[in-house]
Amino acid sequence: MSAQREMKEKNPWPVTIIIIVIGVIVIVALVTVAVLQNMPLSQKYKYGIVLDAGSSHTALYIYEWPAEKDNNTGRVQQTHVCKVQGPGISSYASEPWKAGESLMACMQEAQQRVPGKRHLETPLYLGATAGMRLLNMENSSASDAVFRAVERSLHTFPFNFQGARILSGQEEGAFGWVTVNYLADRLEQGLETTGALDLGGASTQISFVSSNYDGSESPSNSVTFRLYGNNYNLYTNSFLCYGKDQAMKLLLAQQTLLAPKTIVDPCFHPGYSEAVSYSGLYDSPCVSNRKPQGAPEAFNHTGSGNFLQCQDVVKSIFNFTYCKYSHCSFNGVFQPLLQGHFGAFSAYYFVMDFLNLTDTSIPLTKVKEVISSYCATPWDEVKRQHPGVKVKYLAEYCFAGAYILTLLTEGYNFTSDSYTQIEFIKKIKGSDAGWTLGYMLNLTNMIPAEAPDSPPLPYAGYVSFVTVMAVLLFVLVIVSTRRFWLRCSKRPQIV
Ligand SMILES: Nc1ccn([C@@H]2O[C@H](COP(=O)(O)OP(=O)(O)O)[C@@H](O)[C@H]2O)c(=O)n1
Ligand SMILES: [Ca+2]
Repeated sequence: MSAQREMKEKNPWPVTIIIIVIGVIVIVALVTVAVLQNMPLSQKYKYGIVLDAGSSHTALYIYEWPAEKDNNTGRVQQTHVCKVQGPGISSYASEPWKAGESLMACMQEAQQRVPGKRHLETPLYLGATAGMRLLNMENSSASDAVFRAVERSLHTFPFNFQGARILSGQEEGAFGWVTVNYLADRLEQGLETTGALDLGGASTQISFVSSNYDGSESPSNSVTFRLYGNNYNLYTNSFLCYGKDQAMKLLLAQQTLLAPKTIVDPCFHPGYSEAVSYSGLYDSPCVSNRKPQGAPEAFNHTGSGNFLQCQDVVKSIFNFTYCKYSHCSFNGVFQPLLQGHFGAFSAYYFVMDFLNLTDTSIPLTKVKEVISSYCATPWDEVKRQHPGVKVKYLAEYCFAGAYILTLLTEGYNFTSDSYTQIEFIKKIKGSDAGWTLGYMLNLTNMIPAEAPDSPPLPYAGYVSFVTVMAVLLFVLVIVSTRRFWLRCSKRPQIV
């Protein structure tokens, strides 16, 4: 009887089970608290809005990023784009109020898209590019009136309006480069950067980092950045009047030096014929000083669709004869040696996409053949083959293709080898390539100069570590307890 009682008293199991249960509860509680306490906060978003007031059209972009993580690269992304109906704001010089009016529909859309409780804190920017640069040169009071009208409209919305202004060509080029490299996560990781090629309607930009360029040879082309702890010495240049639409004016001006009534343009399809008014053509500061004396009202713009001749006329709008630097692109502008990959966007993409030439592994000789065959196609047939495409764009793709090729190879000195380093892009990871994102990131200080401190372990690693350690500790306690009880039960009885 007494031996049985003794056995019962020495049986360690009830106590062990209690310890195990308490231990499991403690571990679960510990791990849960540790995990929940350090869990990334729920995904609330902040927003930013940028209006890109380009020469040909305006677009409104909405960006969002997780509210708690402003500084993380690749975190800001485009959630919506709204294309403003009608032409660019610079086209409203004679009736500025219409420029403000034109933005209302997209702004109302933005009001719907951004959650109401974020409206007051959401920054809103309008940046105007080469169309307004030209208007400002030509008629600064008209450009001021357009800005007043636009600001009046934007102030009527509940966002945190930060102003409307003209970007310099340098800013436009540099922010396009920031956008491309931010979206591709090349900045935070300190990877070799990608150059940016932006073809607009009124200006075109080239921006890249070249290891043999320190900025001293032509300081006005140099922009320095310190981003995530890395220094970048960026070369950038913007060519005003060398956007696709103004370059076409340069081309037409070249062919109307003697005020003809008809021109046969090799960059337009055979059978193409359109009346063009002299005053309309020469209204831009890019060509206004070249208007021929005694020009009639209009000329008949016809096409012959001859690519080789087209290339010759296109070449004649570039000046390659003088260069006071070690290397130049064209018009006496300094350019260091090309280096690395390039992303080409905006009209580069639209044109090359239409011509099925976005694949840059296609040899340049073949690219020329494709454009040449498009140029030679009769105008009626072109219209029949592409019923869904705007006739104005359709007519210009022959010129635009020849222009892009000449700009890249003769202007910027891309060779058949380095051409393969270009990628024609529209979007990167869902966000449009362009200057707007880089502009907003810069103005909101969202790219830190120094690399942000990061926790030694990622969250998943932290959770696994806490769990494994807790389980190990628990096993250790159980084993020690078992050994303690076993030792107690084996101790000789003192009678
Ligand atoms: N679907 C489209 C849209 C725009 N584009 C062209 O892309 C260019 C955009 O230029 P932009 O309005 O941004 O002008 P900038 O102020 O940047 O010089 C214009 O030449 C448009 O005609 C195009 O070729 N296809
Ligand atoms: Ca643009």
